[in-house]
Amino acid sequence: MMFDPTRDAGLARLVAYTPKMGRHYAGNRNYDRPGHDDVSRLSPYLRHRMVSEDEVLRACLAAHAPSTAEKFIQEVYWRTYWKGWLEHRPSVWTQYRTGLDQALNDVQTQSGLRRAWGDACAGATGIDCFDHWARELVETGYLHNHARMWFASIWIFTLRLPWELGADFFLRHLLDGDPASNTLGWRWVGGLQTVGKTYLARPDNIAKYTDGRFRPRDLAAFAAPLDGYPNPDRTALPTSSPLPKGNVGLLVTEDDLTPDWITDQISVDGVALYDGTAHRSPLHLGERLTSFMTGAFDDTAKRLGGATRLADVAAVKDWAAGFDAVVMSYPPVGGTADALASIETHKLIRPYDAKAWQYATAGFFKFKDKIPKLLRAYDNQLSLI
Ligand SMILES: Cc1cc2nc3c(=O)[nH]c(=O)nc-3n(C[C@H](O)[C@H](O)[C@H](O)COP(=O)(O)OP(=O)(O)OC[C@H]3O[C@@H](n4cnc5c(N)ncnc54)[C@H](O)[C@@H]3O)c2cc1C
Repeated sequence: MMFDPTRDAGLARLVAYTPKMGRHYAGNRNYDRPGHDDVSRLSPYLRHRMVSEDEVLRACLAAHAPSTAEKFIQEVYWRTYWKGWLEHRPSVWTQYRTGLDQALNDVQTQSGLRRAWGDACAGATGIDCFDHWARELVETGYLHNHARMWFASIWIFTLRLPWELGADFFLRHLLDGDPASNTLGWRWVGGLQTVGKTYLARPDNIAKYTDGRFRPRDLAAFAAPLDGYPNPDRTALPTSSPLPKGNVGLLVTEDDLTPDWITDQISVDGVALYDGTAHRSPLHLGERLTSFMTGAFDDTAKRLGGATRLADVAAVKDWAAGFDAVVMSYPPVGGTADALASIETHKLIRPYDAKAWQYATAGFFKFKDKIPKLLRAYDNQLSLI
């Protein structure tokens, strides 16, 4: 299974999958089947906004009634919800990174942990489904949602490895590796996100949804919630900066590789690309991921008609100094936002995010009630960007 790192490839996948967004998705989305044709596999494109949620929702609603495509639409909004939830509580990302540093220190000093972690990442645990998914992740940069849930559950409750090491393994290899969906997905499995509620991988569930390819034995039979910090109080959401004046540079990062919605509002005097993917992990990233991102940035440069490539944060600072102001798409909570924190920029939030994030205050079910209201913007196919 290959992911061509271009916007055109993402749009082609969107066109090809649109007929399946209704009943087909609802009936088949939980099956982890070779090739993964039953799900959209749009996430690497959505994660980097090579294709936007807005484009996906418009295509979906042009082909299906909202009621028929309800499940698919809800899944698209899960990404939005997780991002909004983390924007309300950015310290959860910082806690994850602190916990990861601690776990990586423990790996250095505890040889048993180091061996178990190495075996899990190499797909050498002896649990056939888990080993299959570990290798699939490294080889393709993708895992089905159900496989991510089973994998995280086995990692935490059967192998009893620190969850932060598993989340980091995902972020080093997933082409869609996302600070919000990943951190909060792992926390959800471990019982930290929805307090007291864990996800237990069950052999009969794995057998059913892998069409009998796997029926693991000796998985943990109980999943006691992990100890952790309580969810922090909400902080204020970020707001969009005003449009800058004067000589303006546009900075593009991997968080938004289609910045046309910014250049539609303001003319810029220079464009630069900064690939902050390496900030996803303190360790080296997998080859599939780095080559996908190199291709995605090449494609972006081509689409923008050329751009300066900036190798590191110092280069971003030097480049920014040549303008009166720098404008960029708001970088959501995560490694790139952390890395660029000391550089003054005008950060514009996509209207799609601004409209939805305000509702990501508590659980998804409360957020879900707002989806019909958010979808009303599409009644006359108005773009939210
Ligand atoms: C432990 C764990 C870690 C995860 N880590 C990531 C991650 O790093 N990056 C990431 O993008 N997703 C992550 N997910 C969510 C989900 O697994 C993927 O978004 C989905 O599998 C992508 O495949 P798809 O595009 O074929 O999805 P489809 O089923 O076709 O869904 C369509 C779109 O809806 C969104 N979506 C679907 N399910 C979810 C979900 N559960 N949470 C958030 N958005 C969803 C995605 O944008 C996806 O492209 C994680 C889930 C778990 C349980």
